[in-house]
Amino acid sequence: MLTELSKGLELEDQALKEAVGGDSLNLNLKINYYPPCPRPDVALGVVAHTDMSAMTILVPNDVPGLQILKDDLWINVDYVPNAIIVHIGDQIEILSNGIYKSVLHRSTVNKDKVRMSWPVFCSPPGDSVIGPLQQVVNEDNPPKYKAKMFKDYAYCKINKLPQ
Ligand SMILES: O=C(O)CCC(=O)C(=O)O
Ligand SMILES: [Fe+2]
Repeated sequence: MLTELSKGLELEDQALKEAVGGDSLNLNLKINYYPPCPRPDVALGVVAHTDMSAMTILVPNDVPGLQILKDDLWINVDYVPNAIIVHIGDQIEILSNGIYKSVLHRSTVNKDKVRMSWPVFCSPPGDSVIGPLQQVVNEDNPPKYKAKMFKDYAYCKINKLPQ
């Protein structure tokens, strides 16, 4: 996937993989458990956010609930048996200088059924410096993001500090 995303930026095949740490990419599995909720009309499972990872690979159970924001509308992500869901995260947005967008998403809850999801966050090592790749910036497209270590980005995101 990173090869194809690199090609989409007209970069060498390995460019994004190397930028996110190559074989040192960190994979963190989180398990989300959303119990049935009597008022799904007023509650959310996870509030709207983007993932701070480079990419997220998510396996849901068969209870739909994930939504993504597209053209200012919340779109339901259908459950497709045996399919995985892949999110672009903040680090790919930064490396591409905003050409790829970190997807804004949230999850709803179900009145009767337990919903579960298993996202794997694929993130650079903490001391990797992530900023717009020099090949995608020029005079007409100046860097839109600061370059900083991933661990500092994560600290600011978790603590809701400006980046
Ligand atoms: O449960 C889901 O489908 C999404 C969960 C999520 O966005 C997250 O854990 O970051
Ligand atoms: Fe997420």
